[in-house]
Amino acid sequence: MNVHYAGPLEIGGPALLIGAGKMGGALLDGWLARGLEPSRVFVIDPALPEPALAKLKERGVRLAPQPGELENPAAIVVAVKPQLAQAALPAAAKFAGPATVVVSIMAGTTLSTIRAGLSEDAAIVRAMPNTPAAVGRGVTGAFAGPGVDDRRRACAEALLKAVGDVVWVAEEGLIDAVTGVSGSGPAYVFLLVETMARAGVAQGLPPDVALTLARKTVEGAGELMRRSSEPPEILRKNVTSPNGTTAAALDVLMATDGLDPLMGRAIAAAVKRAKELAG
Ligand SMILES: NC(=O)C1=CN([C@@H]2O[C@H](COP(=O)(O)OP(=O)(O)OC[C@H]3O[C@@H](n4cnc5c(N)ncnc54)[C@H](OP(=O)(O)O)[C@@H]3O)[C@@H](O)[C@H]2O)C=CC1
Ligand SMILES: O=C(O)[C@@H]1CCC=N1
Repeated sequence: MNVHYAGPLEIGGPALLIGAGKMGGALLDGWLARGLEPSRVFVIDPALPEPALAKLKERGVRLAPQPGELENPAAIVVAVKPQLAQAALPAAAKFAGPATVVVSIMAGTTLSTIRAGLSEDAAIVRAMPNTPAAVGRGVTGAFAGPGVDDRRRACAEALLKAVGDVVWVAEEGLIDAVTGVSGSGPAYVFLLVETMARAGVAQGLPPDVALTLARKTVEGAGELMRRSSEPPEILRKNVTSPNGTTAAALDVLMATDGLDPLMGRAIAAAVKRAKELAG
């Protein structure tokens, strides 16, 4: 799946971002990079540090809108921590209009919680992006709640596609599984690099050499997978000579107590935590 753009990003009305931290900021960067008109982008984030505020002003983004200044936005993206949803949703409620789609990227926070903070008939998309969005290479899983018509869905999708691919899921509960696999997933990959580097040091490599080898291996394998039409299983088999070194390592990783059950437990823990965050 590749992202194609025929022209500048246009969503048919202004956009309001509530929370311009790591993920909200990455989304905002993607929108501006894709040509969304900065004067039609509003940001609410009360405690942004001065350099970040200055950068937003310099780019022409509008901060802390007052009622009257922003009416019936096409989209409101809520990107605060789940624990701060109750503090942030009143701002979304204040600005949402009849044409608005509210896109929440808050892990765990359910449609029913968001609706309670907005209105019962609010059109809400729950979305779960990931941090490679910062380089336009994210993947987002999204679920469209009741009242999200084709126009609103297209608007949400356009904003999310500005930072990578979008996959829609058919049930709200699956967003927790998306969170466990791809929302949190980049951290597992970075940990893999750290772990490989530590194992390399244990085998006698200097730490900087081990880290370079581990990091470049994951970067290169990711790029190979991206460019190849082969599934990961074939790419793995391409590395594995019969009775060779890779086979010896995979015997450990693919043992009954190897990576499968470990990753299964890790992702199940992430999904469980997402459900706990729902309250
Ligand atoms: N990081 C990730 O990999 C991913 C995160 N998410 C979700 O994205 C959301 C944000 O996460 P992340 O970007 O990491 O967090 P950050 O803390 O980096 O960003 C949240 C931002 O919202 C600001 N904020 C706090 N309260 C309010 C408020 N009432 N109104 C407006 N802005 C407010 C915060 O300010 P301050 O720092 O001053 O509190 C901060 O700048 C979370 O719900 C998370 O579940 C989803 C996918 C991936
Ligand atoms: O760790 C978290 O809760 C968030 C959601 C997915 C990635 N970061």
